[in-house]
Amino acid sequence: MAKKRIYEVAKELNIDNKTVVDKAKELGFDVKSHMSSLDDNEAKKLTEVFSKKQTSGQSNSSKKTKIKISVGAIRRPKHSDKKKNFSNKKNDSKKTAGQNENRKREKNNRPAARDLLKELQDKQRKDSVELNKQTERSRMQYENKQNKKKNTTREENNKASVPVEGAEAVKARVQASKKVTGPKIVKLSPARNQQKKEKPRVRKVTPTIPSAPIQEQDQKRNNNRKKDFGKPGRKHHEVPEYERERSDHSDKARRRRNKKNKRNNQSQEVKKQPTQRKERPLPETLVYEEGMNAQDLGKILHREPAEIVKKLFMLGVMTNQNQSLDKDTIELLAAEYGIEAEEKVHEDISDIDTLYTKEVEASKNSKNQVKRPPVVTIMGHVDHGKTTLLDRLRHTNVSEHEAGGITQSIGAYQVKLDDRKITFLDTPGHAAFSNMRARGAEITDIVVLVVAADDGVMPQTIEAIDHAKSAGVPIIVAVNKIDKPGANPDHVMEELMQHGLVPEDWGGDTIFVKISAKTGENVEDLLQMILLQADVLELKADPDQKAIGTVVEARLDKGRGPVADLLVQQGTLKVGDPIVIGDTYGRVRVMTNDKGRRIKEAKPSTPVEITGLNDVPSSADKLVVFDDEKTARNVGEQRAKNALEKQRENVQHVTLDNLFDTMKKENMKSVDIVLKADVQGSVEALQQSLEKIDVEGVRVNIIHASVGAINESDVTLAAASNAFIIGFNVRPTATAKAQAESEGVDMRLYNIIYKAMDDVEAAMKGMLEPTYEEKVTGNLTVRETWKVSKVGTIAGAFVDSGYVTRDSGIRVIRDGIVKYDGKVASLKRFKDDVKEVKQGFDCGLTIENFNDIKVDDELEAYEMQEVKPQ
Ligand SMILES: Nc1nc2c(ncn2[C@@H]2O[C@H](COP(=O)(O)OP(=O)(O)OP(=O)(O)O)[C@@H](O)[C@H]2O)c(=O)[nH]1
Repeated sequence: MAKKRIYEVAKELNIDNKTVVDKAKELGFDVKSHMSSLDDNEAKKLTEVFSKKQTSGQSNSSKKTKIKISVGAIRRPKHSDKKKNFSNKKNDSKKTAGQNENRKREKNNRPAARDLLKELQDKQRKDSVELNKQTERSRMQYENKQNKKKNTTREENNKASVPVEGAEAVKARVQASKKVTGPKIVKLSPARNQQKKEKPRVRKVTPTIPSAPIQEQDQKRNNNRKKDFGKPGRKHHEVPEYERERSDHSDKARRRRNKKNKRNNQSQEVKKQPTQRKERPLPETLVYEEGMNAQDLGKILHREPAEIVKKLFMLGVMTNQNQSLDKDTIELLAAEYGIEAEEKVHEDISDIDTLYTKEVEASKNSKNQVKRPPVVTIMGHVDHGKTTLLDRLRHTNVSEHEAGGITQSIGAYQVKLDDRKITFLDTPGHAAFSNMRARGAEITDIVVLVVAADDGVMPQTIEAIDHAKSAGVPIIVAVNKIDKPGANPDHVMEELMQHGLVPEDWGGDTIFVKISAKTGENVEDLLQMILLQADVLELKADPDQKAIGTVVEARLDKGRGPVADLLVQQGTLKVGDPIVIGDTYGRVRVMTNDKGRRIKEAKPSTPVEITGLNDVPSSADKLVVFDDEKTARNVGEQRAKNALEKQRENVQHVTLDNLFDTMKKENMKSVDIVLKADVQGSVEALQQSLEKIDVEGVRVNIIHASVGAINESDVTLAAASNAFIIGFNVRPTATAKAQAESEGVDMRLYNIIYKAMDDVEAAMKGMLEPTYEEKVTGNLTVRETWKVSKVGTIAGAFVDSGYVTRDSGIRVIRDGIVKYDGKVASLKRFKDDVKEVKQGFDCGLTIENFNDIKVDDELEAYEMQEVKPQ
């Protein structure tokens, strides 16, 4: 059966393709476009329909043609031109004589054309509405897919997109990108759109990922399309299906939406954040430091600094965000917000005493407390048997129980009785006990007072009682030497009663044990009594907390360096712990117990010997463990520095004023002087003159003499040698001056040799009575000089510090050497004579009888002030 294409039928009937296609569809034929084929019957039927219409004078097709013409005829802005072009283009190839005739007819029949135009417009509007609905549906569908895909990684998308698009698509895009140089926006007219719809594009899906569901592939494709849409080099066929169905204006709307969506996606993260800052609640207490500004306070209060500034403004405090605020203002602000204010207390980590106390307090409140061995000190009068008792305990009880253990002399040791330990401090006597106490080390829990039964209570026995009592440490009396024939323990007990130590047997609360340190009789009873007393005292410690301890003894060992004997008091000290002891620091390198055995950790009340410190600590120094070595080092160094400063403060250096007294007090054989002068000649002359001075056998000893300004090394030398400095026609450098002041080194400056000699001699004789003292009032720098005849050289100088007056003495210093010492002749500001010029101002001055002033010379203004003799 012969088949005809629709466009052939349309050509035969001289009607446009669309009209024929529409009619064919109307008649129920299975057609899609002008290329669709019709069988004979269908073609015949279609021809008949149009023939009928044509014969009746007014065919639909001609109507349509007329409409098209009429669109061009009715000149409407914008659309009219497009439509005209569109119609012209469309009909260019089909212009026939018949059409021209129709056009002429149309001209004569305008009202009918207008009606048809209206009809067409209505239809188009309907189409457009329908199209918009369709577009919206597609968009929704697309966006849903997009949302689902959001979680898949870009990498996956890229991977997926390559096989889906296939090599052909990529190639096409590359070619297109070569052709198109700028962004190409594809506009589809409804008619062309329709055509596209009729001819669905066949896309090859590369079967490389058969496992991927078609839907998923589509979605990935869409993702990539959306990304690339509108970019240069994209071809029309890459436009997604739903987008191709859009009309002109919906296309524009879509682009706008796309653009907006893109923007939205980009700023999604930002937009998710609330645009309005949520006001966080105020803290309960404003913990502040003096000198904080509005910005600092804003951070603490969770408020904008501007708000703080505003609040302060309302309170009458004019400030900006960076201005430091005082304590009162900050507290006022806190009150305004209705919260408490609390000044932050700076914790000085170098204050290890506080850290130590903190740990002691922590252990008291700890739930992990366990029983700890008591720490015992043995006291008593000379020769009453303290050492003998300590030896007896150490050797009898220790070496017997600890087989092979050689008891070390580490300042303390432990003895065991019934599996319980007792720690004995190895330094007997109340002097050591009180010395430790005086330094804040209260490590003794129980005092054993040894009283010889054959000697009774002696002065040091009483002293020991007083020391123990003032420390609040319980006393156990060991009445010793009971083995001796003349021993009378009861007499001792009677005597002790007079000092408040009443035996339990006699109704008191003091434990008395009659022993013989020499024979060892009842020594075990003494130990049992100590343990009993310890139970009464409920001695406990927390082995889990940071270790603290106290140095019992310390020394420098040739091979091992600084060695410290410690008593661990709380916590557990471990090998490797970063520690600070007194002003020293380090890490526990080797830890040895009282038996000389290396141990890895030491529990409370354990005496140990440690190495690993940077210096030798002192006895009674406290041990604190830090978290890291760096902090321990910082703390240790800071403490050593502080200690040195303190030591310097306490050192009374020799000065001319105290020379006589010091000589007498310290029985000095020579007076040490550091000598500095302007030239070698002066140095030698002064040195010889000073060394000739001899006051009652005490001579001057010049420990250092040289040319030049007095520098820091001169001051250091003088400080270390307890000497004072004499400067002749020289000045100290600024740092040397500051150092001398801080270290208390006396520095005397002269410009006459005899004056220097007189002063030193008078000081040595104790006759130095300074009546005047020079006081430097200001320092100036010469910036310019002018030579004026009759006046001389005028110095244009700037007052760097202090002030200069018309009556000041003035010294010209060049390269640290005094060039001239005289008086100010005239002092001016601009052209006016002035009495005084202060720091920060320029002045013009002349010096009496001195004209050799040069630029960069330093001028020292001074006054002579009377000093009352002390
Ligand atoms: N018979 C006897 N003699 C003892 C006893 N205890 C100590 N002695 C002797 O007393 C003397 C002095 O003993 P030390 O232990 O040195 O006395 P101390 O209290 O340590 O003396 P200082 O170290 O000087 O304070 C020594 O000769 C001992 O042998 C004892 O229980 N019985």
